[in-house]
Amino acid sequence: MNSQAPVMSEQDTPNVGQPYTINDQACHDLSIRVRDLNLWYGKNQALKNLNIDLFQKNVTALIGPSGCGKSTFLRCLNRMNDLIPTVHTEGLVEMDGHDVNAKKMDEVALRRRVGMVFQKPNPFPKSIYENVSYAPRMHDIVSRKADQDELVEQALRDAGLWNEVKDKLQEPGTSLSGGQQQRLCIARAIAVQPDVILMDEPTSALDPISTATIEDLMDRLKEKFTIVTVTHNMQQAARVADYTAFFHLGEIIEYNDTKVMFSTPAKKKTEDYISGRYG
Ligand SMILES: Nc1ncnc2c1ncn2[C@@H]1O[C@H](COP(=O)(O)OP(=O)(O)OP(=O)(O)O)[C@@H](O)[C@H]1O
Repeated sequence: MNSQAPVMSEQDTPNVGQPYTINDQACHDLSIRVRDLNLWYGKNQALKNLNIDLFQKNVTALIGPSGCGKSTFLRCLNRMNDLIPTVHTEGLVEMDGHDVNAKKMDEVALRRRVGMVFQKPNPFPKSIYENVSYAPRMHDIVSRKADQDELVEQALRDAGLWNEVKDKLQEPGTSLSGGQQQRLCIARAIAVQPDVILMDEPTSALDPISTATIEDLMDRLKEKFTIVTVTHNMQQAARVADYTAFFHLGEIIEYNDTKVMFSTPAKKKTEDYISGRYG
């Protein structure tokens, strides 16, 4: 967590009054820049004029009541919404200065740079080793067996799973406990050396001990990766996130340093939500 509390800034905003950036550039580099993002499922508008800057090597939590657009927004960052035929998107999503929706953007390359971890652990029906080594082989990151072994070990170490699985790498990923399976999915995501990891409620299917393990892991992973996570758990956002964005009915109501948002929310709606008055 940053010791300096950043100041909300509305400079340069095309939509004055909508907070989206934090005047914290001296501390952090920009990873993802979103401007005037709108998304419709058919005629139903799910995201409304979103503007937000997400910072490198930080954890940003997306919070808000059910159906407010958190997962939809997350999927805009790796173009997973493209897989839904009724979706229509307008606006800009830039990653390290590149428009992710540009025609020349290679979707496979994008998904290599932006890994994703889902609510329910979903290892492939393959060995623990194969779960981690498959994507790096597909992306030609490694080919020699010795390099694969090294990469698998490193990813499993980074995911905090190596000591638990090093003697059973050929056993099925599905033989692990739920919490271990989720860490295997994290190892699989980081094995291709992404810049960003998207997590959609990564602990909601896990017990409290496995949840705490993943939260500790997020704290370590942010040394290497930018993490954007959706959570319904307010305490989790307060524990793991450097920054938090509060969504409501498809809009970003407030975005700030997590400590600042949780101690002195600027908007009444945010205060009501984080104090459990609705949602
Ligand atoms: N595949 C889809 N087709 C049509 N509408 C969808 C689809 N996915 C989501 N929606 C709609 O978009 C809106 C935002 O949904 P989304 O799942 O992004 O919200 P959320 O904040 O992640 O919700 P939750 O916290 O319950 O997961 C909702 O009205 C939802 O019904």
